[in-house]
Amino acid sequence: MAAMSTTTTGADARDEDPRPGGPADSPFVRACRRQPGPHTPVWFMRQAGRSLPEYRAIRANVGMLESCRRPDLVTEITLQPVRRHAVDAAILFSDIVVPVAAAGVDLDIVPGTGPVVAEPVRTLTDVERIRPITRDDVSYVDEAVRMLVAELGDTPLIGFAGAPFTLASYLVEGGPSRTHAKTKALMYGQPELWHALCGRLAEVTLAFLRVQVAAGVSAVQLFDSWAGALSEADYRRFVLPHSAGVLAGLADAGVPRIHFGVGTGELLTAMGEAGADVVGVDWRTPLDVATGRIGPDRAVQGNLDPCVLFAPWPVVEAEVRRILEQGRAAPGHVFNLGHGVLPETDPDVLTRVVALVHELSAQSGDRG
Ligand SMILES: Cc1c2[nH]c(c1CCC(=O)O)Cc1[nH]c(c(CCC(=O)O)c1C)Cc1[nH]c(c(CCC(=O)O)c1C)Cc1[nH]c(c(C)c1CCC(=O)O)C2
Repeated sequence: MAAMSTTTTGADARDEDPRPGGPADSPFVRACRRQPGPHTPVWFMRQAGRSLPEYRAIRANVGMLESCRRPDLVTEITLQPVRRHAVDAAILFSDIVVPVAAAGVDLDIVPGTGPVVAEPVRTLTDVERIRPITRDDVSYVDEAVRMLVAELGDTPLIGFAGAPFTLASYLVEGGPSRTHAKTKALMYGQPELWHALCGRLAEVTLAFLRVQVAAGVSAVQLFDSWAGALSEADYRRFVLPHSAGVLAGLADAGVPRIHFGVGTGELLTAMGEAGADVVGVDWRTPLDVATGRIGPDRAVQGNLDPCVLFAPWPVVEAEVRRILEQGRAAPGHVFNLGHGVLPETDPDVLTRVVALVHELSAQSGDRG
């Protein structure tokens, strides 16, 4: 089962000859590659986390960053939603700030708040203090991925990282921000410093993703969660080149690349151009409209509003049907939420959604 776990198979081997039924031939990877499959695959952003009582139990006395650095905990937490919901993919339990901390930035993840940075980035000296990382700086992630690939068998594991803009926002603001005002002030006022910062973050992100690919992940997702705060022109000028650099650096990795942000309806064309195989879409843009903007050569992922999971089941069911129907306009569709699972979500509803997506998409036969 763990045949691929320790290999660093090149692009050609993975592209041309996936083991039949193995993770590279799974419904999830096939949909990412715009190939037909037995059903529409489904997983949920933030599926590993606070909506699960078994997660809360394991995290009771362990800090967030510490839990991300313990391969045994990472493995267990990553597997919990796979066991419970029978999703088509696992996503590595980690956080977007893990590689930044490994690069020497003093930060913590504060419960209920998110990442908090001790000394926000203001100068070129601050940027230069963000060290390039190697496998040894994140050996716990390498180990966790290898353990997970062995445990998961035919279920693909998604690796991930934060994109330069979203990481830069935490580093410049010092924590979560609604307006990204300090970030934008630096971007507009000191464009050279901005590009130096994003260039360094792109390097760290690419190195981090390459460690995950070498350890055996079947796909990667680049989260640019807060890119939707930008106009398309500013996105193209200040952000796209850096994200495109990360995605291009993975072109020979042989695994599909997913690129996701929130509130990115106006950016979908540009985000597609950044070079991903799959573009994540939030709930604001119907998938057929999104496909019109992204074009026929990329798959889409999404896009159930996470708040719909609090509605009565018939409403959930109607929304799942609508999204599957609109997803048929795309050359490949991975069912997901439009953003992460909210902590108050009833996990049983997630399990029912997985079963419904599988049942409806297998019946319609359009993917198989
Ligand atoms: C912006 C961002 C972050 N982290 C992440 C993003 C991009 C995705 C998104 O847009 O949601 C990515 C992330 N963070 C986490 C995962 C795990 C894998 C998964 O299940 O998707 C992933 C993919 C664990 C986590 N990351 C965090 C938690 C909660 C910490 C805890 O359990 O105490 C988890 C499970 C903390 C975190 N980390 C971050 C925030 C804003 C927060 C606070 C959120 C909260 O407290 O509800 C930064």
